[in-house]
Amino acid sequence: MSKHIVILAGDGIGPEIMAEAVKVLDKVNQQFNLDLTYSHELLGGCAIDATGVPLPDQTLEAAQKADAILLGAVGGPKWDTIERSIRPERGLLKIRSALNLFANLRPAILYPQLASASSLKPEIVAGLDILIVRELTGGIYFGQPRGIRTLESGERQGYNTDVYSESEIRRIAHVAFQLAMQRNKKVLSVDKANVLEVTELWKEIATEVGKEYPEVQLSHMYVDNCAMQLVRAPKQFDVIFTGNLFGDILSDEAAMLTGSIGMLPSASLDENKKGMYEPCHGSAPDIAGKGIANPLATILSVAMMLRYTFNQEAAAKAIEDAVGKVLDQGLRTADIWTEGSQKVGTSQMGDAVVAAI
Ligand SMILES: NC(=O)C1=CN([C@@H]2O[C@H](COP(=O)(O)OP(=O)(O)OC[C@H]3O[C@@H](n4cnc5c(N)ncnc54)[C@H](O)[C@@H]3O)[C@@H](O)[C@H]2O)C=CC1
Ligand SMILES: CC(C)CC(=O)C(=O)O
Ligand SMILES: [Mg+2]
Repeated sequence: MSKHIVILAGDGIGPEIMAEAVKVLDKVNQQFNLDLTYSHELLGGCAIDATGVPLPDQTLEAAQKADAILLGAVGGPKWDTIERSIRPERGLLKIRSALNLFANLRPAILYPQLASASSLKPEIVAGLDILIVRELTGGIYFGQPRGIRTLESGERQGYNTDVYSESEIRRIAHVAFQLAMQRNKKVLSVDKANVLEVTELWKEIATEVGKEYPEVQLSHMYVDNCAMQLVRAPKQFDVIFTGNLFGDILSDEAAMLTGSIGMLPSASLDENKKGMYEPCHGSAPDIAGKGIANPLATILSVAMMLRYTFNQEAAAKAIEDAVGKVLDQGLRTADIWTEGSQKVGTSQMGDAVVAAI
């Protein structure tokens, strides 16, 4: 029976990178007889322009019915000053929450060909393979109350609430430990338990769940130290398990270890492995429309979709191998370009991956 994918290209470089991901999807769909169908819907700034809201009902309904969702990126300066509750990023948070996509997997893997593109010394990053497991539907991005209020003094005050319940921590902890069992059996739980009660509970529940996985070595680290260790000695880590805000920040930092944020894919999964797949980066307004964005994070997100939602390991692997082959050929978008390699644009990179599958 055919499976359906809803495609949300979004804003900025979103449509540019998505065009390349769809080329790759077309190729594997045909080559591996996957019987995948897809349709396009609006999310983010483009949806605001067309309908007045960042997540139209039609998009949400289509996403709910779909087997998987592929997203580009949303947001941009055009929508940064509109009423906060209907900004593009709120549409993204809303779809994550509505679909219960609580488990965000962000693998930071260094392709050996890109060791010299990393901002760190090659020996620090060679062989890097980290998986960040970020809680995605709770924490300070969703906590109430939130807002900007005016105090009696007339001064304005911004406030947010960081909140996690035991059950929210427990279910994502199980995801982290189960994934660690398939990897190097190490989980690092990242918190700020020396200051924040919400992460004191995080640490406590991580420890409790860890007892159910005696083969997995659990350790704990404060987030400030983790940020430092990621650039000092990143290969000490296997699975990094953390909340929504810390995971957002640490994954951008980890992206640079792999050469560029344009290399980092992600999967956001619910309890049943239905997922939304997207690059970790944003809509990159500074390079949008120039045809220079790196489409590989989105293409690698397609591979994650085939692996996690559709159980099509061979097709997923074919995409990942094809990315390796184009890097072997010396093709590089501007963000990963180094002396001696061949600079290509977004669509040339996509075409090269398709040709290598
Ligand atoms: N998942 C999403 O849709 C996300 C959306 N955003 C939104 O995106 C907009 C821009 O946010 P920024 O903080 O600038 O983050 P960003 O990730 O869009 O860009 C940060 C830097 O990385 C570069 N970059 C990002 N993706 C790239 C790619 N594929 N190839 C080459 N270079 C790439 C950009 O040119 C920029 O210099 C904002 O409106 C933000 O809210 C930000 C993060 C995630
Ligand atoms: C709107 C933001 C929460 C998106 C983001 O930065 C991310 O998920 O990495
Ligand atoms: Mg982010």
